[in-house]
Amino acid sequence: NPLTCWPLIRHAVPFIMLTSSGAHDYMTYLLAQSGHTTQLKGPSFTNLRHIITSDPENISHILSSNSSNYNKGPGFKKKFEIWGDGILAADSDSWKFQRRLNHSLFRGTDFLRMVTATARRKLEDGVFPILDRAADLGHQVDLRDLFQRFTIEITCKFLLGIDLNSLEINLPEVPFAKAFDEYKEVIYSRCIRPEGFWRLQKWLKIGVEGKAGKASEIINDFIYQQIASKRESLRKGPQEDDVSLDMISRFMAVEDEASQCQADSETTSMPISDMFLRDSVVNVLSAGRDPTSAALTWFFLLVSTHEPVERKIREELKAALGIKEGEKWQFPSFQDIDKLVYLHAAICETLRLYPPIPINYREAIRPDTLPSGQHVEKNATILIPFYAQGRTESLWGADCLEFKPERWISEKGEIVHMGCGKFTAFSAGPRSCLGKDLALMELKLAVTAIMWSYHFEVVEGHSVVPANSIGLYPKHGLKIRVIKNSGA
Ligand code: HEM
Repeated sequence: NPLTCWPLIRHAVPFIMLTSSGAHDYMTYLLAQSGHTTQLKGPSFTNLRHIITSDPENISHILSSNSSNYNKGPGFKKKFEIWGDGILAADSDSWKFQRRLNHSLFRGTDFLRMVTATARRKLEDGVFPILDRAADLGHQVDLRDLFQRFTIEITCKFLLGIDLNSLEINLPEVPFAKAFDEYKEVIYSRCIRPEGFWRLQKWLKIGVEGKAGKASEIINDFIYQQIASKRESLRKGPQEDDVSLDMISRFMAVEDEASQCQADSETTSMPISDMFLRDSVVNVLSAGRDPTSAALTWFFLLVSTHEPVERKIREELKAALGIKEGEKWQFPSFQDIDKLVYLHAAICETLRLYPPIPINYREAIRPDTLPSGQHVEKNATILIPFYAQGRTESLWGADCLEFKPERWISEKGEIVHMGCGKFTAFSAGPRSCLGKDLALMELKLAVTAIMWSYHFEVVEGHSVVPANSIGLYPKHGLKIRVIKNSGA
C-alpha cells in the first residue's frame, strides 16, 4: 500500500493509535500481523522506539533465562519518577536488597493473617454496607472506585498501620488516594511523548505535568508525616496494644538486621533513611493497590455478563464450603479457599484477558539476539504487552477472546499450570510479582463474600473500555446495579 509506505504516515500511525483510545488492542493487532515480534516506531520527534514482543520464548528469555541482561534502566526511572529508587524502578544492588527485604516480610504467616483480617473487616464494615444501601435505594455503584478504596485501605493498613476511612457510606474523597490516581496519568504521557515536551510542561507546571507536580507534593507530605509519627512512637518504646506488624515499623525495627543482611550479601550498604522508606511506601502502595482492584473490577464485569460461570462458582461454594442457598456468609479458612478450583480458574482467566499490568518494560544492558532471531542493540528498550499475549490465537486457541475458565482445568479436575512465558499476568523470572499469594488471597476472599451475597448488573449503555494507561482499568469505571441474593 503506497500510503503506508510513506514513512511519515507509517511512523505517525503508532503514535496516533497509542495516544487515542484502544492502545492495547492496537498492539495486539500489530503483533498478530507481524509474527509476535516487531519494532514500534513513532515519528522522530517522539519517544517511541521499542521492540515489542509477545512471543513466549522471547518472553522467557528476557524475563527469566537471560534476565541479567535486561533491567529497567535510567529511561524507566525518569518516566516513573514518583517511584524514586523503590523496588519497582530499582536495578542491580538496590533492587536485590529491596527484593530480599520485601520477600522476608511478605512470606510470614503473621503477615498474611493480618492482611486477611483487615480484608474481612473492610468488607464487613465498608463494602457490604455500601452495597446494601445501593441495593435498597436502587443506586448505581462504580465498582472500580469501590475496589480502589477497598485495596488502598488494606495496603495502607499493612504498610503504615493506618485506616484512611475511605469506605464510609458517603464515599468521602481522600486527597492522598486521589493524588495517587492523578499521578498515574503523567506516567503514560511520559511514555509516549518526547522528553523535551514533557520536561517543558513540568518546568512551566502546566497540563498533566502541572497536575502531577501538585499530586506528588500531597503524596510526599502525607508519607513523610506518617514516617515522622512512626519514628516518634518507636522512640517512645512499645505501647500496650502495639503489635507493630506494619511494614514501615518493621523496616525501621529491622534496621540492624537489614545491615547485617547486606553485609552477608555482596550488596552495597543502604541505610534505611526516610527517603528509602518513602520510596518503599509509594512502590508497595502502587504494586498492592491498583492491580488487585483492577483484577476485582474486570472479574465482576466478566462474571456478571457470563451467567453460567457465575452459577458454577456459586455451586462450587456450596459444595466445597458446605453452605446452603439462603444461609448467611461465613468467611472460609485458608484451607477451604484452596479447595475452590473453578474460582481459581475464573480468576486466572480474568487475568489472562485483562492483566492489570498490561505491559512490561525492559532495557538491554548488552547487545543480544532473541530466540525469534530479532537483534537487540545495547540500550534498546523492549515492551512485553501481557494484554496482547493473553489474546494470541496461536497460544490460546481460536476461542482466545472468550471468557472460559474451563481452559484452566485438566480432565482430572486440577488447575493446568501454564508456562512462565505463556501466562504472564504476574510477570516471570527473578522480578516476578512478590505479592502474588497475597493478591490471590485478597481476590478470593472478596469475590466469594460478595458473590454469595450479591448479584451485579452492568448499567445498560455504560461503556466499558480500557483506559490508555500503565495500568489496565475501565476508563469510565464500572457502573453496576446491585441485587441482594436471598438470605444475604
Ligand atoms: C492481581 C494482582 C496483582 C498483579 C496482576 C500483579 C502483577 C505484577 C507484575 C506484572 C509485576 C512485575 C512488574 C514489573 O516488572 O515492572 C509485579 C511486581 C511486583 N508486585 Fe505485583 N501484582 C499484583 C498484586 C500485588 C500485591 C497485592 C502486592 C503486595 C503489595 C504486589 C507486590 C509486588 C512487588 C513488590 C513487585 C516488584 C517485584 C520486583 O520488582 O522484584 N503485587 N506485580
